[in-house]
Amino acid sequence: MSEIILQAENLKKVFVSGKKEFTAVDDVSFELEQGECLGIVGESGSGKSTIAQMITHLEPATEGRIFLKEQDITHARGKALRDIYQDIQMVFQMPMESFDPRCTLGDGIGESLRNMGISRVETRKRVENLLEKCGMEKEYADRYPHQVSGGQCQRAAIARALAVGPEILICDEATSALDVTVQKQILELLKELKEKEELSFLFICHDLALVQEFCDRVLVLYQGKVVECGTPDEIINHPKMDYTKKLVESVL
Ligand SMILES: Nc1ncnc2c1ncn2[C@@H]1O[C@H](COP(=O)(O)OP(=O)(O)OP(=O)(O)O)[C@@H](O)[C@H]1O
Repeated sequence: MSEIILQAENLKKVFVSGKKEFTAVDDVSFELEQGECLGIVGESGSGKSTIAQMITHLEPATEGRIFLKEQDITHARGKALRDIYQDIQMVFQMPMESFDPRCTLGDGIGESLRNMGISRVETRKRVENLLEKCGMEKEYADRYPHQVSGGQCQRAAIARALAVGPEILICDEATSALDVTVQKQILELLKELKEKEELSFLFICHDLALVQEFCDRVLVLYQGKVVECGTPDEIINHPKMDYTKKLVESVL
């Protein structure tokens, strides 16, 4: 068995607004093995993005613990948190929105490298390599986000995520805003990176066909809880729970 790279233990998220409380994630536990791709599926509002946000500390967990390579990172701050971002990076649904429209893609991709004190010349070299790794010509470094297609912008967003050499990529509906052909191309790129860069993935996606193609295991969420976990074949072709059956019927 491979090493466990990421572990969530009894994660819970309660959002409080005034006197109202809403439990978005309830007692969610999972393990991600090195080199594995774990899919997270469930209807809209089931808590998928909130899990990703807790893992990446964009939202604090109300309860539970998160371990990165056996280290408890649940309450990491400051330098410890910056170190986590060397290991875990995210790719979001709307690539255009995640780049500053006033900066070139090259500036965006190289930002974290510059922040690490890497020289302008070396950063440029690495940015060009990253773009090429993600299937784009190096000249795209000088383009602005509005000067590229959605698919190219998502490739640039993946290049930016890879800049710090992460071990885990969390893709939150990373292909959902793209048309079907481009979705396939991005999925091919992610597959290639999984092999070549030995990346592990949390793959949040409502498209079960893509999940089936890319993931090794799948968690099914319903109202913040894990209702089923198995291989894509088990989940899609032999679902045990009624909710999973309905989910599969509704999207396939
Ligand atoms: N900051 C917040 N404050 C209050 N409620 C929130 C907040 N963020 C998310 N929620 C609620 O938590 C629930 C889970 O949201 P989440 O975005 O995790 O779902 P999801 O499964 O990713 O949905 P989708 O597929 O539509 O993106 C939703 O009911 C949402 O309205």
